[in-house]
Amino acid sequence: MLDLNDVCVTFYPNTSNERIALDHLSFHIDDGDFISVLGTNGAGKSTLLNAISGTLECDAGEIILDGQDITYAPEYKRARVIGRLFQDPMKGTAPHMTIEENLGLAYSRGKRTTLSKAIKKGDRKFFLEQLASLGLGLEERITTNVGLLSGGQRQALTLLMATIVTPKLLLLDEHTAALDPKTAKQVMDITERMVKEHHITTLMITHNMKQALEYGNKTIILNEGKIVKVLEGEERRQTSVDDLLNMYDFV
Ligand SMILES: Nc1ncnc2c1ncn2[C@@H]1O[C@H](COP(=O)(O)OP(=O)(O)OP(=O)(O)O)[C@@H](O)[C@H]1O
Repeated sequence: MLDLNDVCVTFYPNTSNERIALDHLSFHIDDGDFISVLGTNGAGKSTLLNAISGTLECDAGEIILDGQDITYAPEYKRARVIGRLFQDPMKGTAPHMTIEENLGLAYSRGKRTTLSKAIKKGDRKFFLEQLASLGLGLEERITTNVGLLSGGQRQALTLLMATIVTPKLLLLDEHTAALDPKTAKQVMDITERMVKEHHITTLMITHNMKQALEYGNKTIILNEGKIVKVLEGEERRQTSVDDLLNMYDFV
């Protein structure tokens, strides 16, 4: 589904500030995999998602998505098939536009359209159903400006926007880290439901080890720009948070 072959990213090469962020990283991701990504600060997790989404260009290597070489595809083209969420709930939505307008834009992703054309008559019913499925009462607030929503409501809406046209790949960059524990759990449960329902291949960065083991089917640990551990199947099921902490001691 997604193949990373020998991907390298170095910041400020050949200077005293040189930082190797991805070091000949190779990895294969199967269709429908939901992978949690762990690693210490500076391990290269965000750089990995930036390289996949096209926010930054790799220095070497290739990225193949669904059989297509996207290594040098511009970010806006990848955004048609790759959904992304960030830690900051303010990212990914237009705060001065209503919930309906934001959903309209997301729904028309990849099509040439103006906003007025983006929301068609039948769409409102669909948006209301989708919002109701989040279980946060947002269907009652479809004409509210998104800037007035709480962080959790906004992340749930951003998730809906990222998946309303099913993406090939969903990239989650600590998307619950800024939320209180109860809201974080709510957003994680919505995430899991959407990913399962639409069979979306997903990569999720987290520093929460419990979350890393609880959600998804694989966990990878990055260190110094390399994948140093892949946990799956029985080994993953038998792994505790303490075991994970010990693995961090190794790296
Ligand atoms: N835009 C940049 N310019 C220079 N160096 C960068 C840049 N982005 C990342 N780096 C460096 O690349 C390395 C990997 O950073 P990255 O942000 O990918 O790590 P991370 O695992 O996501 O860390 P964190 O958990 O702190 O978010 C680090 O050494 C970082 O300082």
